[in-house]
Amino acid sequence: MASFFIRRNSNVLARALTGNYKEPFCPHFQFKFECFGGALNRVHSYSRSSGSMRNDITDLTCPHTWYPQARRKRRRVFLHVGPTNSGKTHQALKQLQSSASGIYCGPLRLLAWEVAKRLNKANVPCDLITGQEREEVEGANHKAVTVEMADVSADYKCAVIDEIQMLGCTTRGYSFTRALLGIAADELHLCGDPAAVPLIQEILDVTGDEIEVQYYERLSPLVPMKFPLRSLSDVKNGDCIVTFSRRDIYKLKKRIEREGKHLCSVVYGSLPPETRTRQDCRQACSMMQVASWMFLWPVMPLEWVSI
Ligand SMILES: Nc1ncnc2c1ncn2[C@@H]1O[C@H](COP(=O)(O)OP(=O)(O)OP(=O)(O)O)[C@@H](O)[C@H]1O
Repeated sequence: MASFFIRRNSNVLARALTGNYKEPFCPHFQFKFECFGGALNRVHSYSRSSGSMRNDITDLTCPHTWYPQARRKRRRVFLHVGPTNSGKTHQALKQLQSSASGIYCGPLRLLAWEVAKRLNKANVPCDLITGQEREEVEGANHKAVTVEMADVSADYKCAVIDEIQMLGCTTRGYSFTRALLGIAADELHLCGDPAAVPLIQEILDVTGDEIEVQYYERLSPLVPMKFPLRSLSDVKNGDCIVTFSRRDIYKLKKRIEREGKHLCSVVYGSLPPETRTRQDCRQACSMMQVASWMFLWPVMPLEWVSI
């Protein structure tokens, strides 16, 4: 957007920057430029004005210094890495559960919802905070949140950031970086893909936190079938079928149920968490969109089926 604006107005901008912007000049642009210039001046003078203000807030090169509360701690960071379904999050959640206070940050509402449910069930009162809902539990010192909702002004004994490799995500990576740099916790558990280790180590070199990497192995094998499934009548109890669209999910469900041997559960991205967990996963067969297949292993230990 900014580059488009600058490209479209480069001549005008050049004149404006050299102070020669009085004549043929679009009033709309002039107004914007003056506002922008005014704002910059205000920010700059603000950043230079106060003796107590140590950071220049126009300097974006040292984001770790934006979180003094986290920097005052020497955090113990545990990096749990391994393939999916290897128990990384399970291990981190055990630490969270046994801590006096804590926060779980995940990329999805369903994950936050599952963690809140797990902690509350274990008599550890836990709030659920996502972009859509805020469920506060009396006496809670724990929070399960979607990563954008992480509170970096509070102090925690333990924090978990799940799917930390999403630091590299072009649209949501900033929230993971903010949580990684900003959460003020004595113990910080990061769960994710081993590919993220070098980047995280580099970031944490700057913050001066203590880091320990723990590698995990897959708990149950993921084995593709040697032969394609020839007919839907060969679908067995406990199988899971992954499709590419919601329409296909319902089409296949209908076809399988028409055979009369099985009932199907249905899971896909936009189903609310409550509805997803209400789906009876012990039924013959479950289906979900590829976009949501990451939920396959945590919730359903099913045999893999390819068509
Ligand atoms: N030691 C364990 N005892 C009992 N259940 C476990 C144990 N470790 C993992 N599980 C269960 O196995 C499932 C997968 O574990 P978990 O979610 O921790 O894996 P993960 O490696 O974090 O996977 P992902 O990368 O997909 O998030 C969960 O249902 C979890 O409760």
